[in-house]
Amino acid sequence: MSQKTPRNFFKPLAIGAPDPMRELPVRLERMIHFVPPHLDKVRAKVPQMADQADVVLANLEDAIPSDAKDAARAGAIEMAGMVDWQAKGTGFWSRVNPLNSPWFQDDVSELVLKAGHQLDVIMLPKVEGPWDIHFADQFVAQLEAKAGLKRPILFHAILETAQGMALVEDIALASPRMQGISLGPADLAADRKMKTTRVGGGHPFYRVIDDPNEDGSPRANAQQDPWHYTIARMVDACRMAGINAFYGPFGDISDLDACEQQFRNAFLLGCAGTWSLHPNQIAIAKKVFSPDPNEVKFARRILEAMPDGTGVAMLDGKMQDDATWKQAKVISDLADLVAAKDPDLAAAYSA
Ligand SMILES: CC(C)(COP(=O)(O)OP(=O)(O)OC[C@H]1O[C@@H](n2cnc3c(N)ncnc32)[C@H](O)[C@@H]1OP(=O)(O)O)[C@@H](O)C(=O)NCCC(=O)NCCSC(=O)C[C@](C)(O)C(=O)O
Ligand SMILES: [Mg+2]
Repeated sequence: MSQKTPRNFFKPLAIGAPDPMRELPVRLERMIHFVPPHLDKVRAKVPQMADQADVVLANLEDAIPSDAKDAARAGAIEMAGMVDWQAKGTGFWSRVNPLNSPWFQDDVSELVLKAGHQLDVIMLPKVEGPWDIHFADQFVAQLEAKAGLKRPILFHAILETAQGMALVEDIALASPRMQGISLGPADLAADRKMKTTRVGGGHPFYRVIDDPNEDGSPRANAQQDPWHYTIARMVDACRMAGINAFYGPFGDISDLDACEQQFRNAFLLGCAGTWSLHPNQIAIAKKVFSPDPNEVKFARRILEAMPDGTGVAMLDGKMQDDATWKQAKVISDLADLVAAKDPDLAAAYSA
């Protein structure tokens, strides 16, 4: 047997560690805003970021130079104390260095021991399989016990290798600490030997072309989404495990339209949120990952038309039944979550 028994799955992994969560906290996580914590100027803006983003993340991994890893870790711990995260309702996460790096142990132990009360989620990069989650799980449990934490820290894995992709279901199910998974399109592209230098989004060469025209006129063709399979598979793995899927980074900071489209495709396929690398991506994520007011109104009409969620009804010529009731509930529940945080959208949803 390679799995834990059902009873043992939810037992703490260290004496004195908090009980693992059986259900994830219901939180709005439309965007995970990445902050480089070693930069004093950017760190100073953390309270401002906490007002705007649903989640603020102290990034310790890629994009932090190797000679700034200690400064970034110290900056992350400072960030933990800069905001009363729980009172504000903004998530505080950190992306640590990978398990095979010389920084992982210090990253995790300092974060848990010095900032564990504030830290909601540790983001683990380059996760290859469930064994990576199991190792980190045990290590964090020991540290939680030492720090006297009452609330368990959750894990978020990044899908960045072909092996991680092949084992995404096992990763999603590896521990009750699993909160979600994000796509890491740059590392994943490199590991798969995809021929692109872009971080997410489409590619001008990845297209579908119409059949030849009889008159020899130019054939219509259109760009396709090279991430469709990956995102859809990640969503299935996550939702099977009762956790959330997230898009990830969109690297062309200057192309706001393409960023919005990539985020929207991920939203429609089931993702709960995305990353923002630059302040201008926060507003895009907010727009895309908050349901459209007209969709919300229609969803609520479906719920009203079938109060007990069964039967069949017609709305504007469209058939509604038990299944569309569930679709409507997804949108309506998300709208409630958004409305609780955003008075403008609350007004738009109830108008
Ligand atoms: C892209 C960069 C260099 C452009 O930074 P910039 O300074 O050139 O941009 P700017 O437009 O000139 O900045 C305007 C203002 O915004 C500020 N600013 C700018 N960014 C932020 C930020 N994030 N948070 C808060 N403030 C920010 C910046 O400091 C400036 O402030 P100022 O007007 O007062 O001077 C910068 O935005 C940045 O460092 N972003 C984070 C990058 C990052 O975390 N990358 C790693 C995640 S993606 C990844 O790892 C891949 C993955 C998953 O692993 C895989 O696919 O494999
Ligand atoms: Mg990466």
